[in-house]
Amino acid sequence: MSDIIGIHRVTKTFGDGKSRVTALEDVSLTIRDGEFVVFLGPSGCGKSTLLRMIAGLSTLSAGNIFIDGRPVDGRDPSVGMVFQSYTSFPWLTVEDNIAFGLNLARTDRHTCREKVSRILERVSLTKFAASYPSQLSGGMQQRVAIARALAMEPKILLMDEPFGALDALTRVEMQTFLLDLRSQDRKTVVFVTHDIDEAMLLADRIVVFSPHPGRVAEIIEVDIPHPRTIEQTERPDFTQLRHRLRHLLFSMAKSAA
Ligand SMILES: Nc1ncnc2c1ncn2[C@@H]1O[C@H](COP(=O)(O)OP(=O)(O)OP(=O)(O)O)[C@@H](O)[C@H]1O
Repeated sequence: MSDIIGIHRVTKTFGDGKSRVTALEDVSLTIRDGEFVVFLGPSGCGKSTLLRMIAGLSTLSAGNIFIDGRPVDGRDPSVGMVFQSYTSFPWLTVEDNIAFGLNLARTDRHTCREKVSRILERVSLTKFAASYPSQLSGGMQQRVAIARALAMEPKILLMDEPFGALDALTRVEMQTFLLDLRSQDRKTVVFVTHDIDEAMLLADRIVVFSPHPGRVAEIIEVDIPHPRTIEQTERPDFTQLRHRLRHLLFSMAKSAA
């Protein structure tokens, strides 16, 4: 697998003087094409900040980020983003939400309609094409957000705690949905969470961040074969990994206290 995202010695500070916060310090990391990487860590360790910098939504204080060998310089059409909050336009139907970016990119009507109907099928929302987001459950609204991102055919999908606002059952359903979706096309995904089980279920590699300032504490390969299911999380290898990650996060919290 070739490298698709290169993060070299990245530091990010916010504010000046006494209010200066170093969100990330000297972070380096390489993400391979087709890899599913999860950023895991306690609140405030800079996971979202790093994701936003990869997306070109936030500037770097020092260091470089490359996508496909090119330095990130603003929004890149090869990068799609899904956030925790439901980001669909409430005044547009599901299909118009999905078509929104395609229309902005002046995609012709026939291609647009074809793409939207294919994506609606992929996210199992064909029956809800004419519904408005407020008529859908939280999980369905997040599927609309994912569909909107997928419509632009990004090479990289950045997901910032996309299931963080969902109830436990819907969250598991969405994790399974994302695993299925990803088995169809091996897009590069960078996914932020503070949920250990979510990280283990989804990731090829887990990057554990430590806080104040945010640094890479450890990078863990998840060697558990695909297809993964929620039932597998009771397996001994999952249990062992869960213990290791818990220990790592708790020891960081203790030393920060
Ligand atoms: N726009 C901003 N202005 C000032 N400080 C900020 C800004 N954005 C983030 N920070 C600070 O940078 C640090 C890292 O924040 P960030 O949101 O990236 O962490 P996180 O690991 O994603 O946390 P969470 O899981 O709670 O979202 C925090 O101390 C936060 O207060």
